[in-house]
Amino acid sequence: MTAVVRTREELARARAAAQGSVAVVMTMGALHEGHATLLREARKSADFVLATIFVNPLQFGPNEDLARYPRTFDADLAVCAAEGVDLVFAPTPEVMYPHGQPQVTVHPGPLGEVLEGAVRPGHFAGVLTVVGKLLRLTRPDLAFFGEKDYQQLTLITLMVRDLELGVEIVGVPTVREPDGLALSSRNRYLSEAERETALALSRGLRAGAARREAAAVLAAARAELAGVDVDYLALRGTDLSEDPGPGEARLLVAARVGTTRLIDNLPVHLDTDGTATKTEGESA
Ligand SMILES: Nc1ncnc2c1ncn2[C@@H]1O[C@H](COP(=O)(O)OP(=O)(O)OP(=O)(O)O)[C@@H](O)[C@H]1O
Ligand SMILES: CC(C)(CO)[C@@H](O)C(=O)[O-]
Ligand code: BAL
Repeated sequence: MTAVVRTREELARARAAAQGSVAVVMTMGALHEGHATLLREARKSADFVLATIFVNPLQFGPNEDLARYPRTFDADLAVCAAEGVDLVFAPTPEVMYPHGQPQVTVHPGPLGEVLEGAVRPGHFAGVLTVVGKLLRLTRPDLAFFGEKDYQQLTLITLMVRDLELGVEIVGVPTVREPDGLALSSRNRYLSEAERETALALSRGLRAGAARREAAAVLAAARAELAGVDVDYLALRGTDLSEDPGPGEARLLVAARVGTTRLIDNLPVHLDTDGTATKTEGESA
């Protein structure tokens, strides 16, 4: 049975009653198979699985999609029940931010200013602040996050390390549609034609990942991305450092399809040093 709590007091009571190891999966709702996979991994790894559903206003810019972000609570609850979630914490903004806009937030450091952070100023301070609060409120042993949001996963891992938050962060590979499109709550904004266009992201990443020399990786990806409005295409180290390779690296893309902004990434293996490779299209 999946219990639902909405206040801090209810959460504290339910959390105190939880037996054994606890895993948390944090979401903004509009759950899909990507979220279900995170819940399944959590279920395999812990005695008690806690999911949070909260569309966090603090991580949205003034011109972003906070108002139109999909809210599908009943369907989300059905997904949680099907995946054997023990407890759902679904607070309102007033419960999460009882004093209004927080005065003190988590500063993500230099990695928060590039890639997604360059296009979405303040985004990662908003993410890390709410993740820090949710970790404190839920006190898990393990917390699961998707590689789809690779920079977010990297920053959360760094926050937990640097602030000694004492939780194990587990990354889960991106779940895709059979045609390659990375599952995302924002996919539901896409018309049929836009969905077709959006396939350029995963096609571009796959074409890039098939090459082993940095310039060739970027050229192959760029060729597939011609039909979309690219925010950035970047080849980075697995820790998102600017000196990828030789060895494992990460190819990341963000692009707009109509009014919808999508992100995706894939691992790449480089035979050569890619240090000289510039991020393309990233705003200053
Ligand atoms: N396709 C996916 N595969 C694996 N994990 C995913 C996938 N999509 C989202 N997640 C993970 O689920 C968690 C909650 O993400 P969120 O609720 O923002 O969903 P989302 O689909 O990424 O939404 P959005 O469209 O807003 O980016 C995050 O850790 C995120 O990385
Ligand atoms: C981690 C998160 C739940 C924080 O609001 C959000 O950024 C998300 O859904 O990826
Ligand atoms: N999936 C990351 C949350 C966001 O885009 O705001």
